[in-house]
Amino acid sequence: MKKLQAAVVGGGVGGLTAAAALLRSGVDVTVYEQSSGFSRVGADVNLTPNAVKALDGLGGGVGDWLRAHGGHPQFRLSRMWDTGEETSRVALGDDARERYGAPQLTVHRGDLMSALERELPAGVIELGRRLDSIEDGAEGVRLRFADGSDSRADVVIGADGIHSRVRHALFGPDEPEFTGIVAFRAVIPSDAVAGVPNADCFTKWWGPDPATQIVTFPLGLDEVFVFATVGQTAWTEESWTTPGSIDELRSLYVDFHPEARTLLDRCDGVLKSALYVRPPLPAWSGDRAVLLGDACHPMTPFMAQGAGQACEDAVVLARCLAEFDDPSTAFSRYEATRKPRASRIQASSRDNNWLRTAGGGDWVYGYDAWSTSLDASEV
Ligand SMILES: Cc1cc2nc3c(=O)[nH]c(=O)nc-3n(C[C@H](O)[C@H](O)[C@H](O)COP(=O)(O)OP(=O)(O)OC[C@H]3O[C@@H](n4cnc5c(N)ncnc54)[C@H](O)[C@@H]3O)c2cc1C
Repeated sequence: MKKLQAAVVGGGVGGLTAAAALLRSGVDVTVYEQSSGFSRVGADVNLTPNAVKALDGLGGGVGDWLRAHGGHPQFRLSRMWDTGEETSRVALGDDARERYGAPQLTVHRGDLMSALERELPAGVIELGRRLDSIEDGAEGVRLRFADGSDSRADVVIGADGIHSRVRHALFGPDEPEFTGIVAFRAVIPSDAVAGVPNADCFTKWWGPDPATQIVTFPLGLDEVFVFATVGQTAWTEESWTTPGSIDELRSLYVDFHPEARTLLDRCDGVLKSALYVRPPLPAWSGDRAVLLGDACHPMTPFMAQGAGQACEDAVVLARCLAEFDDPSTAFSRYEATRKPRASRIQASSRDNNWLRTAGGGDWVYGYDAWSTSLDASEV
């Protein structure tokens, strides 16, 4: 039987995971990525056990690589911004491994991308291919690119992020909404934080209002990641690479507990980006095209689950395409499997901080829901 030919649009975490999973399922894959190359931009990925299990499901070397090179935070701490009071402490490390069947790991996004790229044979990723539109025809789907070129596939997988062209083709134009919140991101060499209390933990400092918080955790083996958010409507630029001001970062959190400020003091550079979201989509697919990751459920970083959800989507979608000959049946099964969980986490990423400061308690859905396992029976 002729192999199914899938075009994956977008070579981010979700697209590369999908490509690796589809190849294992016997699908022919080409990834079309708009950038001309991958670079190690200053950003984190926190992989909760469910995401680690999804990546283990690729069966290649990614799981082993993650365990050897990822950061292993020992505890997840919630602390109050002013008093420093610890409002919760959850053991990660061996406890998470025993409880959920996989550890929680933290890696630099660029390093995870490189590990995923190593899973793919040469030629699978085509760089510099920016999708413009897709058209359904008798011979499958025709993909048209911004440079005037085109190609064909049996199915199109839109892993092209929050500004997805595939989503646009399926459901018409709509624009992401600015949350009114900006995020600062900094990566500090571990040597520079030697002796700082809890630098080896995943620590969330709840701020005085829903938008304001600081999160810190070890990133891989040699770095510590600092992620700080604040309400700010004047800055609307969305970027992984635009520098922010270190003085602004320090001044915004000047009233935070000294232990939180210590890490800010050790940063010598910072990136700044506005955070955008979209409301939930009622459907994620058409007859021959389907969405995954941020293309269908972009979320705020407050649950640290966006990349993890993209990995889960990718693995489940590949299993469904392997199981059902008819792509639209596979897409329906994929949606039925993934939508309840991804939608709940998307909603939670929006509400979590708001409910916390409105007196809703610590972490609205708690760690169990945060780390629900990716069960094979879900497919
Ligand atoms: C500040 C911040 C911190 C975060 N921290 C975490 C975290 O700790 N843990 C976590 O799980 N998630 C986190 N997230 C969320 C996470 O980054 C996203 O959910 C995740 O990147 C989504 O992956 P994706 O593959 O769906 O999309 P993306 O990573 O956005 O990848 C989309 C890809 O598609 C390409 N593309 C776009 N348009 C086209 C086109 N027309 N043609 C071809 N290619 C195209 C892009 O160049 C890109 O490579 C964070 C997000 C932010 C903003």
